[in-house]
Amino acid sequence: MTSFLRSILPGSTSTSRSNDCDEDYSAEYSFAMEYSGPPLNQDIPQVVPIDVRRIPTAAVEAKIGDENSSSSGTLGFSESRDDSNQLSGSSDIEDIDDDVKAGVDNNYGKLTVDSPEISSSDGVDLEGCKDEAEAPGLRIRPPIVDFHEFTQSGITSDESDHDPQVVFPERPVVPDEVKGLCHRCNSRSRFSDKEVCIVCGAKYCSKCVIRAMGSMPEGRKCITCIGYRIDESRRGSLGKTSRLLKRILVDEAIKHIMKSELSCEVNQLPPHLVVVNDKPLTIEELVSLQSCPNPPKKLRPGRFWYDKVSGFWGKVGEKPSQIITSRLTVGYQIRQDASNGNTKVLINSREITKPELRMLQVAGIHCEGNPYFWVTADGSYQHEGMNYVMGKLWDKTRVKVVCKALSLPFPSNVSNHGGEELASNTYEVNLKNLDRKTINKFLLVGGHQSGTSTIFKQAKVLYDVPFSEDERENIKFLIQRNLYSYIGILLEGREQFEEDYFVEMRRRQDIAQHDISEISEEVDEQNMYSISPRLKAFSDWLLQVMVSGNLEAVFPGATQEYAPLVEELWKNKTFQATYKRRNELHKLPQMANHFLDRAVEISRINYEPSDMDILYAEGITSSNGIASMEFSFPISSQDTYMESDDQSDPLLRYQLIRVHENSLGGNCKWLEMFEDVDLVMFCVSLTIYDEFYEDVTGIRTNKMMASKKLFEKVATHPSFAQKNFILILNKFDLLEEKIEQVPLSQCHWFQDFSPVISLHPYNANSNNNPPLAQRAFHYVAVKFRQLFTSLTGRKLFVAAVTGLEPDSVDKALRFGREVLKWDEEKLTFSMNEDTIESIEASTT
Ligand SMILES: Nc1nc2c(ncn2[C@@H]2O[C@H](COP(=O)(O)OP(=O)(O)OP(=O)(O)O)[C@@H](O)[C@H]2O)c(=O)[nH]1
Ligand SMILES: [Mg+2]
Repeated sequence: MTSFLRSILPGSTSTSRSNDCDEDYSAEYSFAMEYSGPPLNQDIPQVVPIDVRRIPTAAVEAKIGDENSSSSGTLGFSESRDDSNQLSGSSDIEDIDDDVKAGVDNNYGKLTVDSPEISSSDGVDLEGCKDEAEAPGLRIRPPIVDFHEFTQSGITSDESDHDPQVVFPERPVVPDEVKGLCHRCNSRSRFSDKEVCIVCGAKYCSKCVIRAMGSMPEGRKCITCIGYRIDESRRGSLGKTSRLLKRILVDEAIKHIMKSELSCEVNQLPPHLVVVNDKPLTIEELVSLQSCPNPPKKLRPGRFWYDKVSGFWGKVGEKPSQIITSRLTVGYQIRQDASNGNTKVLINSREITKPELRMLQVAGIHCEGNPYFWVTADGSYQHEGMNYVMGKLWDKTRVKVVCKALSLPFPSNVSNHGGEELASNTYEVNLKNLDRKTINKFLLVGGHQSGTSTIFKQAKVLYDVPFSEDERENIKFLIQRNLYSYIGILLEGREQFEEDYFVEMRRRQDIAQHDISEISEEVDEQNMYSISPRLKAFSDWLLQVMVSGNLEAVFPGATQEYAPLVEELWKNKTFQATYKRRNELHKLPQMANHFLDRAVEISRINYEPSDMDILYAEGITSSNGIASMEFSFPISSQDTYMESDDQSDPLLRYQLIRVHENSLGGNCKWLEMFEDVDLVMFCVSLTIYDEFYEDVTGIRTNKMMASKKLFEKVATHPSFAQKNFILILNKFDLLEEKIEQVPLSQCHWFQDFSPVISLHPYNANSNNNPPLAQRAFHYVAVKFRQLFTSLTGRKLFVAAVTGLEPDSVDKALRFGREVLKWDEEKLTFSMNEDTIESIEASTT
């Protein structure tokens, strides 16, 4: 074997192996070694590219041999092989020639060129061809083509609008009769990797793939499929290498194969299969579409709608998926029902969908009276027929957030709003777009105070997604406003402590039967909770503002004005005495300490929140309840489930969308806008089992029961009928404290939780007797899981999380990724209870 071949075939040796499939790969490549014709494209061995449109495809392999033999005369598998299945070159070729003839005889198609002469000395390994030819339903047939003269750019000169001709022939897909069977050697291994032909779908094991596919000049195709169009359902996998190839070839060779797969002409999208506004595209239109500054991503055959004015682009019957360059001359007029909208609101003559309507509402655009809008590429909108621009959609920050969350397109910076077009005559595929992977979407939703915003912010910090200037500014104001509410709670507490003090003194006084006047003097002297009139005035004012619910209206505007008072308050002994007793103030959230400790600094006008401050702040933004971020998982040692291939793939992108309960609308009707998410993460706080809220009619409801109700609504929402669900049981740290004081059975749904607690110190923390919080968590998880299964018939995944701990959130989100991966691979992964239990255990 040449050193070159050694370099591209990792671990290849010349040791012969026992069976047919175990042969050294060098045999497969020997034809390349002995080839001495014109230089091949790249450094790797390959079949010489030929114009497959000019010859019957069945003879492609033979043609390869033909051309090569004219240069060297020795092309072929020259190494002697003790392969009993090896067909002699001549008999193979005869077989195929017969097939071609049969194809012609049977009138399979119109053939306008003759088969090239095939010499019996052509030693190309046609074993694959033989297999293919003999496979049921796979008789090789000549292409249904006329052979035109092709221009340099690869476009036929007489291609016309009305002639949606099949330029490259199609080939029937191999029926996947027996799963896991290698198409060539018939060896069966259900779970071992296989390489799939992008044309016929035949699968090959690692031992057969090189023989069956040769040097892959058009990517991963059986040799007999070269020159045929790819199976469109496999377009998404073009250019994406596989584990199997990574195992058997070196990087350079893989790169070359992937590049050919993406860029060779026969693999390009057939224009007439792309229908825009009811009109099949011509090749020129497809070129102009794909080479415009902002082309449709991952364009596949299908029916699309295109709004030429705004640049909105989408699949027929669906909401817009992208904003492409406007004013392209493709397709007819857009139809009103193009996106199947039912809102009675029109944008550029198209009835918009509900998510779009929601986006307009968030943008503050009034949609009462079913208006017709005219929206241009730069986002300027106006009522149809009126010469007055009301504003610009894309300038509103809120719109960007909402678009992300509702999976609506938002113009990218690179898009050309003016609609200018770059002239291009090349039929080049935008490799970058083809290479881009889809985003996996996680929807994070939960009841009040469940911790969704904490988890969302934690994810931002974890995955290095910076908080934008706007977010920082918003959160800064939020923190400052919250600070005043915490101070208000302390001041209210101070009043209470002062009152308690008087009551206590009076009680003692009564007991001692002392003179009243004497006592009050004594009390005044000793009451450490009394404050100066100046601070008392501030306290009264603040409490009044809080009671009237106007805190938001006053702060952060008044922050600067009151900052000196906060400083004064902090130095005040009375206030400090109250602060020491803050644990008795139940209204004060636990997180308040984080800010109160630095109250003076935070109340200053030039305060800049740190990431920790942002994490601990209550809320994400002060405005709407939808937040969205995109991220990738960095490689992590905690990544216990994933294979190394996936860990290092930076293209795997995820989107985390957090929605507040308040934004879901009555009966969670807005949930339907998230129908395209891949995973729903429902968040429940583990600490609410003994907490109640009172509605306006005075009816008390247990918060856990309220969460359960919300969970039922989300789980049974029609938009999520087939979605994966993870239950995030959050605030595990707080449960550990609380469960020791308050029994879980405070919530009547958990009445039958009665763990036997071992008092023996040795047993207390053993595996057989896990801590109480752990058992409570498992119990709650089982309750929700049973509920979910009874409602949906599906499995619920559960994770215990402490939102304030980065590792915990990281694990939960990686668990989400893993759930999606299981789903994707459709493994027959019957997760038994033990498996789930162990996952839960590892997430706690
Ligand atoms: N100790 C502890 N506190 C948490 C945890 N998760 C969230 N919190 C706190 O619980 C409070 C509520 O959390 P949020 O993230 O604001 O909850 P939410 O889902 O956004 O709910 P709303 O505040 O109603 O919007 C905040 O004060 C958080 O800091 C946790 O795991 N442990
Ligand atoms: Mg919150």
